[in-house]
Amino acid sequence: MQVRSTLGVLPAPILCDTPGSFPWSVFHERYPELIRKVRDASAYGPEHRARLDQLGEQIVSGVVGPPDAHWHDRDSWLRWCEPHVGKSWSETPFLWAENYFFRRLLAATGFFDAGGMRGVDPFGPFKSVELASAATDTLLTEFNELVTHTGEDEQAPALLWSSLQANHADLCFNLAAGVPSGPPSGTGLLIDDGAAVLRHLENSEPGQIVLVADNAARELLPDLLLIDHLLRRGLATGVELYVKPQPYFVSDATPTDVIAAIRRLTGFGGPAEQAGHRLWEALRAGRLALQCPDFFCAPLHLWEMPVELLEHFATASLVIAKGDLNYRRLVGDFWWAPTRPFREAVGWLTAPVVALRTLKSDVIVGLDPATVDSLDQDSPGWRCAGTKSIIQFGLSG
Ligand SMILES: O=P(O)(O)OC[C@@]1(O)O[C@H](CO)[C@@H](O)[C@@H]1O
Repeated sequence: MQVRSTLGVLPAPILCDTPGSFPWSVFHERYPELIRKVRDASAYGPEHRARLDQLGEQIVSGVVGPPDAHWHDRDSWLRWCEPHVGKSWSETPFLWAENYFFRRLLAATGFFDAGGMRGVDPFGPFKSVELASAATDTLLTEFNELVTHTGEDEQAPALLWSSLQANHADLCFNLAAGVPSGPPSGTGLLIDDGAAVLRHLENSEPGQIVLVADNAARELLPDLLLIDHLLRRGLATGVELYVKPQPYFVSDATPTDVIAAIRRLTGFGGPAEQAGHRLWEALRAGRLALQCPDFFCAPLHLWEMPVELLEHFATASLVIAKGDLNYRRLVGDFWWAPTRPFREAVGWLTAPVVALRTLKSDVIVGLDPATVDSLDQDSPGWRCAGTKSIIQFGLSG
């Protein structure tokens, strides 16, 4: 596949080096605070706590070290770390640094070690609280009301919108930054290609839809309800749900989180319960396939995925990319002009693609110049504040 040629000349990567910038604040404020929360959320012994503290110090004032000798994925990380070892964390590209940070955090908590913390999700306590929360009850009650009072044909726009809004439920953003959780305001939708997405699904032969998931619990539930709708209405012959093979970016969904979310549905009653049972059956029948390739925790852009996976994505009738991090990986974590056409930015992927994203970092493409000017003037920090969102659709590469 000729991916590289479709990308053109890449602009400067977004780095962590400028005090006051968003990436700088992530490494100097958000992640140190996150480490403190993780440290207290589980019963880590002195060794794990010391390692977490050390990581907290390193990211603020230390240099990037190589992967540890015993890591099972050391060879890959040696390759990915090679340009950065010995530099201060601030000098490294933001996307790379965040990925390495989360890999090191798992190492610090003993996630891959033989001891008692093996396989214990350091973010599990936060995800569980959210899944059991009253806010989740409200979300499912709203779903039940939607299904009870709305015809099947009219449910799709609401379910798409709900899946978008749910991207606000990002524990990485909310936990550490102390931002109150809740959907972006109604005026925050900068691009709304929702109708074009649904037209595409209704007017083309149903095929396999790929949904690249983002967060667990309160974001994953609407994603699952959307998937159920697509399958039930025959808008997809099957859905592949891509989640992370290991805990990542605090609340990113893993297979365990998918099962927990479906159980939450089946335990709720009403249409949500029925949807939960259908999803369970779809998993059993293979119409819903759960995928978690290691690539999804690599510090890479989506066009760098293994060629077989890329070829597979190219056959999808629609690729749905959820959330901010997936957007950064989809269009590239670079200082693109915000007016760069979205279709051009995703030209490496020869399948229709829609990004459902609350803006929580600097990258954005596909805006018109007047919108950019007015946002720059009237809404300082709009790219990272979590108050704007997009449904951005590109028909083909
Ligand atoms: O991908 P998501 O869950 O929508 O957002 C992830 C996020 O909160 O983490 C990163 C900063 O740490 C940014 O990509 C973004 O702000």
